[in-house]
Amino acid sequence: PNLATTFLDLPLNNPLMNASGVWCSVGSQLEALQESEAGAMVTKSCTLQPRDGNPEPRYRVLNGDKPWGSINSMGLPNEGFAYYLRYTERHDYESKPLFISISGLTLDDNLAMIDSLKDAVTPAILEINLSCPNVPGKAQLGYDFDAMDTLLAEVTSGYGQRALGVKLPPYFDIAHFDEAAAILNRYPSVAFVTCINSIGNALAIDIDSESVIIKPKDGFGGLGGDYVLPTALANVNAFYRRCPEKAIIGCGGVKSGQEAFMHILAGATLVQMGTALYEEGPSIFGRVKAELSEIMEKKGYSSLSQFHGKLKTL
Ligand SMILES: C=Cc1c(C(=O)O)[nH]c(=O)[nH]c1=O
Repeated sequence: PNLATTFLDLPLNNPLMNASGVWCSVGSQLEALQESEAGAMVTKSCTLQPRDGNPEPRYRVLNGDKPWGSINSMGLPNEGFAYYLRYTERHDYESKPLFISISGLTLDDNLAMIDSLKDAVTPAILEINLSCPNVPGKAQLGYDFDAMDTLLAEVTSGYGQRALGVKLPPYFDIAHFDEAAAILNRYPSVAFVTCINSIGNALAIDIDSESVIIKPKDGFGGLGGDYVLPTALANVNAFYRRCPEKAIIGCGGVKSGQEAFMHILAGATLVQMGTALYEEGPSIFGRVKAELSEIMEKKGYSSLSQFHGKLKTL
């Protein structure tokens, strides 16, 4: 089977990449992703200035009985926009496409970063994060439809109608899928949608210590891993059905070829891994590639296009 695909007319060896925020904050991690078998990669969402983020412990893997996953309240720690812009200048674009994720604390910060990016004329693809759940005092843009609309109007014109994408939070109501998609469809230069970010503000409890397990926000944090797979698949398919002109990047609950196959069947062109990558490291890309290839072999598929978006209903 051939795992090759294209995204915004760029060729990829395979559809797998990291989720923004995981294994992509500093140079050594970015170089490891560059060397890995990932088909593409994305940088940690950045703010205009560097940030330390929230106090630790701020990430924990939840590996009690099934299901398995993670909770995080990192608080947007990052090296600052200039650091990641410099990385876009030294990335090897022959080996794999690079996405740069921005998550400005204000609209002006987002516009300032976008202006620099536009002037840099870099091949890096912009993914705007509308869904960070862990910055105290900052509501998620993805859950404020008016603010999201205003941001997209400013950002798409600021970026000169160049192709860009958005990272969305999970939605849980059909009316919200409808409303969010209607806004996105008004911006043709929003060429892709990445669904989903972590399920925000979950609470993990340790019964021995009778305590929460992460320090920030009284233990409230974004959920990842097995817990979020059905919600991730629903959001991928909901936006795939509603945004026929846009590509969907699937993120959430992928830890093997099985879930990667499900995301592609649901409509994802590329598939991101967060929690599983955090726990296993960049060797995961070779493993999941092989597993996806084996599933395709068994089903008689020789290319991704033969099952991409072909989820059946009853
Ligand atoms: C960019 C901040 C995010 C963070 C964070 O830095 O806390 N965690 C997430 O699960 N998703 C985010 O989008």
